Amino acid sequence: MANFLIVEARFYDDFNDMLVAGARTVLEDAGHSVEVLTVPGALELPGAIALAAETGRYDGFVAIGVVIRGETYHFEIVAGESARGIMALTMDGIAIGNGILTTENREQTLVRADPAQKDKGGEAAKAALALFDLQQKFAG
Ligand SMILES: Nc1c(NC[C@H](O)[C@H](O)[C@H](O)CO)[nH]c(=O)[nH]c1=O
Ligand SMILES: CC(=O)[C@@H](O)COP(=O)(O)O
Repeated sequence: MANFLIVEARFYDDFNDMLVAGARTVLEDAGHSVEVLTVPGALELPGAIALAAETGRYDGFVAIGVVIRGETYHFEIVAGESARGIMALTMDGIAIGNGILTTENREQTLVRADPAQKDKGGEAAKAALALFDLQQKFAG
């Protein structure tokens, strides 16, 4: 059994509940333990994951968040920089699945957050498991 940490940017409670549930189901069905850590927004996700990874307590991570376009350029910053930060950590060998939705509106978000529909939280957990499995394969 491995230890996974779901790090969620809790900007939209309703969508986060669905995304976290989808990710948790995948990880627990695979026989792993799951903890959840909450940060304010997606821009805090890479830093929080980096801090948690330094503890050595976790074998993999799932980043969960929802970024919905508003009126300003801030959408591009939040969406792009959170993804860039997570990609940088992944390139450092940390097993992270990216479950940050970047959408135009609530309707698009719901379809992707709902485990009974596109289940992007579960998909992100599957990606984290895939990277974890690669780590095991290459370490052995
Ligand atoms: N607009 C959204 C944000 N914005 C907040 C930032 O992520 C960050 O917390 C703030 O700039 C302080 O550093 N975050 C989301 O997760 N989703 C959004 O739609
Ligand atoms: C993704 C965002 O930053 C967005 O929610 C902020 O909205 P706005 O650009 O209207 O300030």
